[in-house]
Amino acid sequence: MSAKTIAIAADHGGVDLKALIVAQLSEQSYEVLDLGTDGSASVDYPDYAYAVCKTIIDGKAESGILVCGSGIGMSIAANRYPEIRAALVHDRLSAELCRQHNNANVLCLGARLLGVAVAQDCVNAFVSTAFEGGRHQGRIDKLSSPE
Ligand SMILES: O=C(CO)[C@H](O)[C@H](O)[C@H](O)COP(=O)(O)O
Repeated sequence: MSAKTIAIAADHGGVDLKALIVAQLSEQSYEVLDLGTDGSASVDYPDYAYAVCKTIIDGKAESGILVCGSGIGMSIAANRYPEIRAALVHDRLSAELCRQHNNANVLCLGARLLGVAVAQDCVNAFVSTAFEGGRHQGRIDKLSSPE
C-alpha cells in the first residue's frame, strides 16, 4: 500500500465537491481510491461511508474523505467502526486539530454548508498535518474501550 493512498466517497449531496477533491489530491500526487457515488441519483450515505472505512480497515488506504450534504450522516456512520476516527470539520484549524490531537483517519465534509475553497483548505490541512502523539495517544487508546 502506498503511504499516501486516500479513499474517498460521497452521497448525491457531496458528489460535485468530491470530484473537485479527487482532482485536487491527484494533482498533489496522492493515490485516490474513488468509491463513488458518481451521479446525482439519490443514494444512502451509510453505504459509502462503510465502503471507505472497510478500505482503510483492510489496509488498502491510509485515510479517507467522506462528503455528504452536511457531513453529519457520514461522520455518524464512519464512527461506528472502532478502528475509525472520523472528524466532521468546517474550517482549517479543526482539520489540523483532528490530525494533531485525535489522529483522525477520516475527514467528513458537508458540501451544502461549506464553500469549495474552505472545503479544499480543510482537505489540504488534513492530508498534510501529523499526529502529535504524546498525551493524545492515551486518550485515543481510551476510545477503544468506552466504559
Ligand atoms: O446524512 C446527511 C445529513 O445527516 C447528508 O447531509 C445527506 O446528504 C442528506 O441527508 C441527503 O438529503 P436528501 O434530502 O436526500 O438529498
